[in-house]
Amino acid sequence: MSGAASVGTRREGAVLIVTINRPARRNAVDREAAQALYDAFKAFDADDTLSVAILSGAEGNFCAGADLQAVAAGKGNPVRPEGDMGPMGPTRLELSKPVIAAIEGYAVAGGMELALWCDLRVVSDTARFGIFCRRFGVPLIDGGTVRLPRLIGASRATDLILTGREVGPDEALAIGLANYAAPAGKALDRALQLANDIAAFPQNCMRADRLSAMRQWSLDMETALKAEIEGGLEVLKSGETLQGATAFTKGKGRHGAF
Ligand SMILES: C/C=C/C(=O)SCCNC(=O)CCNC(=O)[C@H](O)C(C)(C)COP(=O)(O)OP(=O)(O)OC[C@H]1O[C@@H](n2cnc3c(N)ncnc32)[C@H](O)[C@@H]1OP(=O)(O)O
Repeated sequence: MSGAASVGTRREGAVLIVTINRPARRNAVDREAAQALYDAFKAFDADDTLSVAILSGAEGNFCAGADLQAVAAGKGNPVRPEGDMGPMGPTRLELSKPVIAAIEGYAVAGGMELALWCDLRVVSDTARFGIFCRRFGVPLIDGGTVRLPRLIGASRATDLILTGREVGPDEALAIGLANYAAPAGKALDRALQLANDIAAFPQNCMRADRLSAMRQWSLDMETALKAEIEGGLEVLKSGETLQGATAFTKGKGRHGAF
């Protein structure tokens, strides 16, 4: 592991693993950790040798949200409406590449918002989500009220936001809050497998489709369809499509061209 003590980074081929490392506080994120998370994902996006990132937490928990001990001491995470840094760090960054959350244990409050910011969520048997900050008067300011209804629908999101109740892995999978299941202790392994599969695809095409899918949330239909074809044209121009189609005609497998 390299990087600041509260956040570690490790490479595995084209995959970057980012780990929140404050286990004594259930990986709650203070100012330093928020900055380190933001810096790690900015660097990931700028590094052409990396294709997919994984966000995880040390020692059996994903993240217990913002560091409430720091908040109580008047040293809470900066809250700035402008710019692309959220109080938890990267939650307002629009990356050009996907991030997968590998979730063991608690992913609550701001920790749940970090998970919602990720493209996909792998949950182990121990995973627990919840808007636990409901109890402490801390608002959702890392995208939770925006992303949760879009991911699981308004009715379910309203329930979770109003009640702050705990959600286990079975329910998370059933309502689309999580995408993949893993046995306890194996979320990172499953996320790594998934990341390697995604990293093996033609990258221009995958990134263009991902970005178009993400952006349609905020666009009207006509603008979204125009943006989709503009992004697709760039992929066609890159030569990736011709390379893939040629590989197909030569009987190569789905990853054969790359
Ligand atoms: C925009 C973002 C907003 C926010 O995120 S606001 C923060 C909201 N966070 C929460 O509401 C979660 C608060 N934490 C909890 O509810 C519980 O913890 C857990 C359910 C996550 C875990 O429970 P258990 O496994 O029983 O552990 P434990 O004994 O409560 O905690 C172990 C140590 O971790 C510290 N800790 C846990 N969460 C936080 C936190 N969010 N900020 C600072 N410290 C935290 C505790 O205080 C304690 O520490 P010690 O061992 O010194 O007593």
